[in-house]
Formats: sequence, C-alpha cells, structure tokens
Amino acid sequence: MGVIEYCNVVVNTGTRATDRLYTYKVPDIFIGKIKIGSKVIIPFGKGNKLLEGFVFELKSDREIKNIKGLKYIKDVLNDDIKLSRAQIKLCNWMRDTYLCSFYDAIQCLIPRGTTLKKKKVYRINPNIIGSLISSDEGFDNENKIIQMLMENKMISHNELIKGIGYNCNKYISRLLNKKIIMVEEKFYSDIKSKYKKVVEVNFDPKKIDKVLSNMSNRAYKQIEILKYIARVKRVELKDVIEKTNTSRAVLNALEKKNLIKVVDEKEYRTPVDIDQIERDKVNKLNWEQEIAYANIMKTIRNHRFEKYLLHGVTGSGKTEVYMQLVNNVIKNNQQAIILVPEISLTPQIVEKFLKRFGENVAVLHSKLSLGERYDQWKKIKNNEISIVIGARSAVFAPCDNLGLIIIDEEHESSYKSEMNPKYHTIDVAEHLCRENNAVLVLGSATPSIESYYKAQKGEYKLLELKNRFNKNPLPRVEIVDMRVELEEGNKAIFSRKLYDSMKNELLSNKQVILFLNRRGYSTFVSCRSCGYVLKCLNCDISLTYHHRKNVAKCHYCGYQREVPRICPECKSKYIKFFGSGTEKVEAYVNKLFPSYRTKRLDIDTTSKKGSLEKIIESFGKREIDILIGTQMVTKGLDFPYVTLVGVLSADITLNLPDYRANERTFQLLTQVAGRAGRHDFEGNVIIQTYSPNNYAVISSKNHDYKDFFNKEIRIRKEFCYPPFYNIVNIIVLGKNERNVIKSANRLFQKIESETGKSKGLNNIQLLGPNPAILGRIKDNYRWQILLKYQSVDHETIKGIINYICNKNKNKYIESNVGLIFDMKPYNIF
Ligand SMILES: Nc1ncnc2c1ncn2[C@@H]1O[C@H](COP(=O)(O)OP(=O)(O)OP(=O)(O)O)[C@@H](O)[C@H]1O
Ligand SMILES: [Zn+2]
Ligand SMILES: [Zn+2]
Repeated sequence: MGVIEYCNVVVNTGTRATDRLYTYKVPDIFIGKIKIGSKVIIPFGKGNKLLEGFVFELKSDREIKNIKGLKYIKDVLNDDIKLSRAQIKLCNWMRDTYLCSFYDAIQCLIPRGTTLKKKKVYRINPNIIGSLISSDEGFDNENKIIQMLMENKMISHNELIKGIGYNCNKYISRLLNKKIIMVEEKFYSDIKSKYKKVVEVNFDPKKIDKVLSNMSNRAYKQIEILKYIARVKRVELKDVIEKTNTSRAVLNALEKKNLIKVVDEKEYRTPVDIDQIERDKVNKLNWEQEIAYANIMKTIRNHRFEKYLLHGVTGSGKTEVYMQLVNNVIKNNQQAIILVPEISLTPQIVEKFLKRFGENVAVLHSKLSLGERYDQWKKIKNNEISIVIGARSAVFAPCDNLGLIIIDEEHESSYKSEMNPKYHTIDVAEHLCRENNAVLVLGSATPSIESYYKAQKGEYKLLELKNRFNKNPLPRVEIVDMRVELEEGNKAIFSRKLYDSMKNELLSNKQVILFLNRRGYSTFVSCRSCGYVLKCLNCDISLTYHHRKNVAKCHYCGYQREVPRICPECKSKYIKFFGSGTEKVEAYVNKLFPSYRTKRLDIDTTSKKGSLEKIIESFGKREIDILIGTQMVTKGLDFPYVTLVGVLSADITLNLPDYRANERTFQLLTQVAGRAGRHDFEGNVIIQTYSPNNYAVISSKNHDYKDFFNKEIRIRKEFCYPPFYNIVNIIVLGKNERNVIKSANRLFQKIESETGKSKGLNNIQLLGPNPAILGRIKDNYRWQILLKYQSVDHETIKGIINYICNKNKNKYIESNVGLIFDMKPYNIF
C-alpha cells in the first residue's frame, strides 16, 4: 500500500445533486492527522467555496486513477465530532436502505447544532498605511466601524449591525472599496463548550508551613484559604468561595502572589440532578422473568448477534428484566441503549433506570439544550456513560462498545421517523446489533403484526411473560354497544354502565382513567344508528372527510365520493362526522362528578416542561380521582389504586384511514386496559363502541393476542398489506406546480415501464400520480406515487427506484423539483 495521500469526502452542499464522494488531495501537513471519519473543510465547485465535509475513505496514490486537477483539503477539524468506522458503515447502509443522501444520514449521527455555519467577519487591512480615522465630517459611522475593529481585531456582520444600526452595509462597502478593511468568511457552530473555574495549589503542599510563615498575620483569610487548598490541592472556584466564606478578591490576591492558579476547565452539562434521586434495589425475578432473562443472558455472554421478541402481558415486569440485562452488559464494560416511544410520555420507566443506575445513565430527550445534548454525546462517545435511554433518535447514540439495544413498546408508531431519512428504529437497531455482535430485545404486551410474524418464522426468538409479575389476573373487560344506548334513549357520551361503574369505584376511594383517542379526531363518517362507516372500495380503509370540499377521500388511492345525507345501510339520518375532544369530556365529567378531582392529560395540559411529570406524580399520590387523557394515559403508568379504565370510543382508532387501524385499536385497548388492577385490587375496563363485533375489540376484551394476530394476518394477506406486501411512497415536490406534475408523470411512466419489463415481478400496483394529502407544505407542491408489491420483491423494486430516481434523476425530473422516499410508510400524506 502506498502512502495515504487522497481522501474521498462527503460534502455538505445542502443539495441532493452532489450526493456522492469527492476525491481530494491531502497536503503533507495533514498526512497522518487526517483519519476516516474526520471533519474537514474543503474548497468546492467552480468558485472554490469553502464547505464542511466528512472523510469517508482514505486512498493511496495507487488507488486513485485520475489525479489531475484534484484540489487540496483546506483544513482538518479537531472538534470532537468525528464519525467512527461503524458510523460510516451505518451511513452507507441508511443511504442504501432509505434512498436518502449521505448528509441526511450524517445529520442523524452527529449532535444537532454542530454542523458548521459560515459568517462574514471584518478586520482592518494590515497593509494600510497612514492614519485610519478620517477627520472629515460625515464619516462618523465609518470611523466608528474602524474603531470597533481596532478594539476587537475581528467583528461579525451582526455585531456591526448591533453597533452601527441596520444601515451599516453602506459604510462597510465604502470601507471595503477603500481597502481600509477586509472581509472573510469564518466557520462557527451553535454550540459553545461550557467552562468552570478551578483553583489549583501552586506550591508543594508539604511546604505549607514555610509558605504560611511568609504571610502577614493580618491576612488571616488568605491563610485559611491556603490551608484549605494545600489540603484539597484542586477545587472548583465557587466551592472555595463557599467553603471558606470568602470573596473572589482574596483569591485574586493569592493568584498575584503565585500561590494559587485559577484555570478554566471544560465542564459537562448534566440535565438531571442525580443526587436528588433515591436509589432502589434489585428485585428477585419470578420464574417467568428468570427464563426470559437467562435466555437472553446466554447470548449476551457469547457476544453473539441475536434478536428477541419479549411478549409480556401488561404488568408482567418487563422493565425489571431489562434492567437486570443492562446491569450485566455494563459490568462487562459494554454499553446499552434503551429506547422508549416518547420520552416525555414515559417518565416512570426513565425514573426506574435512574434509580437503579444513577449517573451512569444519559437521558436523551427533546427538551435538552444543544449544549446539554452535545455534552451527553461526548460522554457516551468517550465511554464515560454506559446507558443511554431515549426516544427514537437515541438509537444513533455514539456507542462504540454496544452490547445491547432494548426497544420497549416496540409496536409504537413513533419508532418510525416521519422526517428525512424516514427510517424505522427497529431496522437501524438491527443493523447496529449485527455489526456489533450485540443483542436486540423488542418488548411489548402487544407486538406489532410484523414483529410477531417474524417471531413465528423464527427470525426473532420469542420469549413470553404470560402472567402479571404478582400473578394478579388481567382486568375484566366489558364492551358496551353504543347503538343500543342510542336506541334506548341515551344520547350522552357516557353509557349507563360506565357511569355506574365510575360512581362505584370513586365511592370506594379508587381511581379512574378515562381514555379518549383524539388524534385522527373527527375525520371519518359513520352512522350512530347502525355503526356503518364509509370505506374505500379498493383499499378497505375508512375514507377521510375533507371539510373544505365536503367530500370523503381515500388516503391511499385517491378515490373520493360525496358524503351521503342518510345512511346507505339503515337509512337513518344519524350519519355524521365523529368525535368529541378531551375538553368536552372533562366539562361533562365535572358536571357528573362535581365532588371528585379531575385532571386532563393531553397535549394542551402538558406542553409546559415538567407539567406531565407533575400530573402523573400527583395522580400517583392520589390527589386526582379521575384522569382523562389521550394516548398519554395508555403507556407505562403503574399505579395500584387504578381499578377502572373507561374507553369512551374504540371507534376513533378503528376508523383511522390506515390499514393498521385494527392493529392500533387492539394495541391501544390492551395497553390502556393494562393500567387497571396491576397491584392489590382487581381491575375493570369498559369499552364503548359502535362496532362491538369487531375482532380487534373482542380479542382485546379476551386478552387474546394470538386470536387477534391470526385474524389480522389473514386480512393482511387477503388485502395485500404488510408483512406480505410492502408500500413505497415517493413524494415529488417543488415550488413550481407544473414542473412537479410533469416530473411526477414522467417518473410514474418510467417506473411503470421498468417494473413491467422486469421479469418475475408479479402483482405490482402503481397508484398515482396523485396530489398528496397535504398537497402543499411550506410553499411546496407535493404529488405522490405509491407502489405496492410483494415483500419478497423489495430489493428489485428498490433497485428500480434508485436507478430511475437517483442515478438517472436528470432525465425525468425538472430542476428545482425534489424527491422524498418513504420505503415503508406508516402514514401517507
Ligand atoms: N421481580 C419482581 N419483584 C417485585 N416487583 C416486580 C418484579 N417485577 C416487576 N415488578 C413490579 O411489577 C410492576 C409492573 O412491572 P412493569 O411496569 O415493568 O410492567 P411491564 O411489563 O412493563 O408492563 P406494561 O407493558 O404494562 O408497562 C412494577 O411495579 C414493578 O416494580
Ligand atoms: Zn346506519
Ligand atoms: Zn382506496
């Protein structure tokens, strides 16, 4: 191998057109210093604009064929943000899997705010001769600029605006023209390191007596400090001041005498105050937990890649199993990542980990400041922290010693990213575990159909916790047919059954959770009399009502129809748009139960930092009797006095415009029911619905996951949905509508003809091009093309899309038209 003299760099140009590796020459001074994964500054394009990039490959002269005209790397940055080889592999994998750009992938892997930005800075031209300050009148502002520059050496444009005002541009360009000042571009990032002042002893502490003998007796404060510092040797400045009850001035005096040194030390920001959290102890596992634990432990000990699906009913104690696995992994000096659906919605599990593992846990959540996030990232990277807990993006935590990834509530849709790249966390975790010989554990009381299907096929090893950890029975579930309520004259949102049960439980000092799914609120059209729902004839999913045009529309295939005035099924006039919000329910509950304390848990009441935790804490202390909420009340809550859960309407989820509607319903009902009767008291659940015979509702009543799975998987097969079929959504977007439509049509035709030509591809369905549901976002027109095909054909289809949409993009797509790929959409909009 020759000397490394070249490198291939991914450049942050901000456009998709340049999404490839560019070769640069490495200047001698950087040979050896430049590494795979280094962040570099390179000149780019005709104007040699300086841009940021990452080195993906190093090459010797023998490996580079055409070296003519290659440019040199301008600078290698040592700002800690490097990519490891594993991370580069991950970028390549993501680009290949999700058809995203290199930089899209890189953005997932580096802390936010570290991407370099550029700003203009000004300085005095050093070659200037003579006096700078002009004495002529009318030059005030120019003189002011010069003065500012003389005082500061270098000043940014913003600072000049602050000093001079918005009209400073005029004066700047005059000074530039006269060559009195110069302008250049400087890189900066939004993240500043935080420093703390530390005091160090600056003499041999053993000779303290000699030092003190030279001090005047009157300087008793200084003497006290010297004694203290000689003992501790090194201490944070604010601590000395506090401990010795002194002031900074006294320390300054000592610093002047060269007896102490005050130095700046980089400080990590820690968002959680660990000292405030009391520690818990390890629980002894019951035998079901023990079997699951022992199985997974065996693989962990062998450092083998393996995927487990831990199917444990609600309250079976999955968290305790997770924690004991994690404990073993970190004892081996490896790192573990624990993923939860939305960190702010799951304070209980986070708290459990903090209580068990203390400062060895990094909690990554969306409310961290850029600086806090950056510091956590570095601590993880330096292996100073072994446990990472966070939502979806925490899967990208820079663990170089990964031993275990746990995905709790693996069925949750929040694991699918709706931003670019539209990755699925389970896929990424799987890739990482394979690369690291680590173990992946997916846990849920209601596994997704796809995961359970994989477990059946042996791709995941299935482990089950069939009982609650304390052998308590699962709650008793009753279904109330709301059509009958209407028939018998009750038009209210509460059935008589639910009202009576609430009264009983509240009278015996228990707590009630009322669940109302408000997401997807008021979007479908149904008949209150017979339960009929408007559905798409092609896709078997509910049509979505669009107020503006007064039509009902299919989100998948674009089919639309007008809304009937009377029910096509039973001719009643009770056909309407469905839904009422949590606020309305709260008002109603207050009217029905005025003497009980009610609280609402939804996006509105929890937007303030810490408010969710507060509500949950006070519910735990039984300061709230009735908790009314959206999805937030379905997850993870573990409180002994909750004995009744009321589901106000199973129908809202059942009629989501999504082929997963039944699955989501089963999951939500099972999860929310699982909040009841977890400890000493038995639990009851009441589900109100207009579709009491729906199989998702019935299997959740019977706590029968397998029954639900068997029915659902048959329907998936019949209607060609995942896991048997896959859907790809291609969004074509741009500011010019005509170009968007033109491009979408061309792409569609090309994809149609290529897939038609390709032998062995059967049953492909191409839908579109249609305007996307959200037809316009931020001034961009959006059209979509949907492909539905057998899952076994995925690689072939991906190849075709990549060939047409990326490699030969310019043939089919107008300039200024962009593409977004969703290779496994959860929502189509
Ligand atoms: N081995 C054990 N010994 C004592 N208590 C345990 C044990 N395992 C679990 N528990 C307790 O059981 C309760 C339920 O456990 P946990 O919250 O982990 O259930 P889960 O399986 O995550 O349920 P869900 O899916 O409903 O969230 C908790 O209060 C937990 O402390
Ligand atoms: Zn009807
Ligand atoms: Zn349809």
